[in-house]
Amino acid sequence: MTMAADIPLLSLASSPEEFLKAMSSTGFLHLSLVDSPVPPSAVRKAFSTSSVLYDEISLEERCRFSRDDDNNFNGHTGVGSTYLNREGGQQKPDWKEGFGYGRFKPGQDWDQRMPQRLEQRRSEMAAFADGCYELMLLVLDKLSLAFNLPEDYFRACHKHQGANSVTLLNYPPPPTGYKVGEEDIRAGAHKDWGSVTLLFQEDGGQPGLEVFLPESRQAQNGVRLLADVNLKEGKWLAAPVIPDTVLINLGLMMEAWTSGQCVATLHRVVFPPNPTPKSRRSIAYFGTPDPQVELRPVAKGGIIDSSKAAPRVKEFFEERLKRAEVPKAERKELTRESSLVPIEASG
Ligand SMILES: O=C(O)CCC(=O)C(=O)O
Ligand SMILES: [Fe+2]
Repeated sequence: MTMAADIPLLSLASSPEEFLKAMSSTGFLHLSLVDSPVPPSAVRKAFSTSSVLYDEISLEERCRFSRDDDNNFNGHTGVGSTYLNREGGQQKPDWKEGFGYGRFKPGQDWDQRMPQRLEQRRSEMAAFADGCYELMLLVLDKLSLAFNLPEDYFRACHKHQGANSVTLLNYPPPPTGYKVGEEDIRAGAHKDWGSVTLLFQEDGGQPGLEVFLPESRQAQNGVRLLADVNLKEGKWLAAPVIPDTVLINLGLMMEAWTSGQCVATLHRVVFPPNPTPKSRRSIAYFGTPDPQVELRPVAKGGIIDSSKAAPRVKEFFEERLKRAEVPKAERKELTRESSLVPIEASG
């Protein structure tokens, strides 16, 4: 199919080989949403929910639904609470807010507590998560076929829908009069952790997502973010926003699972060169295999390496979280609209 810069544009009619080619080179692809389980109209509705959350509900109220207080890791994370590139020495926290929803324990329902205005949209939000889950499974089927595995090989390891989640992302503009410096970043360079991520960019919204294209790459299969990447050798590619498509990329678990053949690509979100007083919005769907799945490396030809013990998803996730989580006491989380002020670099 056609190319948009270095990120190919595919559809669900594209072949498994085309999916694998994209996922083992750039590690990102644009997928047409026409005739998919997440039609463009569903994405527009999801962005309108995001607008209710971030434009009509106050920051103070959003903060009352903190991820820290939710058993399932759903809920709000404020500007200043995360450093996505902590391992790379990120000095200032991500200038980003998120609201995660959709996770629940096996055998239970999604019963997350939400602000009243979102409560009114609960079924619509659930329908969006359902569509994303279906779409992710279709992408996994393509990868299974590309590896000459049974078509449902990866799908069958994603039976528990509650392991996956939607995150409504909001990147507020920099404070008035504040000059964005080199250390300021909306989302620090990172790789996603799970299997498949769907990343919806807002039609006509602010760009800012950049994908790192290294000059060369060594297969790796661990939890480390920057183990195989030398940021001095390669280039950052600005991902274009293409209407009615979703960006698809893979996380570290998929890289480990495919013996490094599929790549979890480093990406980040930067401020525009001339910041406008508008927020940037995006929506991510983070796919994660079932917690007990063993990430036994598979290779092309359908060969599964059972010679060594493979980490389980649960262990992999916990190890990753340990490296990323910032203790609450160390966070510079902004919890009041009036405190959206520049954040000092940590010393
Ligand atoms: O907002 C975006 O476009 C990227 C977000 C992202 O990479 C993430 O949340 O993992
Ligand atoms: Fe990401």
